Amino acid sequence: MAPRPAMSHSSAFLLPSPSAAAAGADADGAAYALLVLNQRLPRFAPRLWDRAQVRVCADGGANRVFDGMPELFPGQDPDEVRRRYKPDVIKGDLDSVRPEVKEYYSNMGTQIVDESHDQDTTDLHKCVAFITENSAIPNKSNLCILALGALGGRFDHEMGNINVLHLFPNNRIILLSDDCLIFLLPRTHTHNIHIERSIEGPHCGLIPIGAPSATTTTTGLQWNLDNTSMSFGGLISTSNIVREESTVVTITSDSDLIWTISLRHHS
Ligand SMILES: Nc1ncnc2c1ncn2[C@@H]1O[C@H](COP(=O)(O)OP(=O)(O)OP(=O)(O)O)[C@@H](O)[C@H]1O
Ligand SMILES: Cc1ncc(C[n+]2csc(CCO)c2C)c(N)n1
Repeated sequence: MAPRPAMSHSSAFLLPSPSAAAAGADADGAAYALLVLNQRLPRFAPRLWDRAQVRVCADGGANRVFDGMPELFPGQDPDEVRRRYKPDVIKGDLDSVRPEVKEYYSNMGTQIVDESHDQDTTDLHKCVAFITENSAIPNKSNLCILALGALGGRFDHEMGNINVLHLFPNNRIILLSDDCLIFLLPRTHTHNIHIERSIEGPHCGLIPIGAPSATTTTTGLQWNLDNTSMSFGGLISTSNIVREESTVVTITSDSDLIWTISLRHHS
C-alpha cells in the first residue's frame, strides 16, 4: 500500500484533570464542539460541556440537558444548574423538544433552528452540518465534534449516527455513550491512537462498516491484523483487546474503518 500521512487520536478530553479543562482547547490545540442527542446524558457531560467552545442540542437533546443536568448535581438548585448549562443552539425537526424547554432556552438567548421541512436527514446530520458550515466557530481546522448519547439506544438511530461519520469523513466526530466511544479511521491516513488507560479500554473493535477491507494492518492489539482482509460475512475484529504494554495502537487500511473502545466506569 502507498505510504500515507499519519493522524493522531486521543481521548484526553475525557480526563478529569483541570489542566485539560481550559475552555475550548487542549494541549494538542484540539478544540471541541459538544452535540447533545436525545438520550440520557453520560456522567461526564458537565466536564465536556465546560471544555467545549460551542454546545448544540439536537432536537430532544435539549430536554436531556434541561432534565439531566440538575440530576447530575443533586445538592444544587435546579434552576441555577440550568442557567450554567445553556445550549448555544437547538436544531432539528423540533418534534421532540418540549415546548416549555424550547421557550425556556429561547428566553435565555439560545438560537433555535427549525428544520422540520427536511425529513430526509437526521437531527445529528443537521447539527454536524451546522457546526461545519458555521463561520462564527473558531479553530474549525482543529475542531473535534463530540456527540453525546449516540450509542446504546434504538438500532436505526445508531446506524444513522454511524452513517454521519461516513458522510463527513474529513471532520473529526466522536460518538459517545457511557460505555464506549467510536470514530472513523479514514483510509487516506495511517492512524496512531493514544490509549488513555485510566479512562478507556481494554476492549476494542475494528469494523469495516461502509465497505470490506482487502488489507488492514495493526500494532498494539492482542489479535493484530497483518495485511488481513475484513468483511461482514467474513472476519471483523470484535472483542479485541489493547495489549497491556501498548500506549499507542496503529492502524492502516485500504478502507474506512470504525474504531471502538470501551470506557471505564470510574472515570
Ligand atoms: N435511541 C437512540 N439511540 C441513538 N441515538 C438516538 C436515539 N434517540 C435519539 N438519538 C439521536 O438524537 C437525535 C435527536 O433525537 P430525536 O428523538 O429528537 O430525533 P427524532 O428525529 O425526533 O427521532 P425519531 O422521530 O426518529 O424518533 C437523533 O437524530 C439521533 O441522532
Ligand atoms: C428512504 C427513507 N427512509 C426513511 C426516511 C425518514 N427519515 C429519515 S431522516 C428523518 C428525520 C428524522 O428527524 C426521517 C423522518 C426518509 N426520509 N427516507
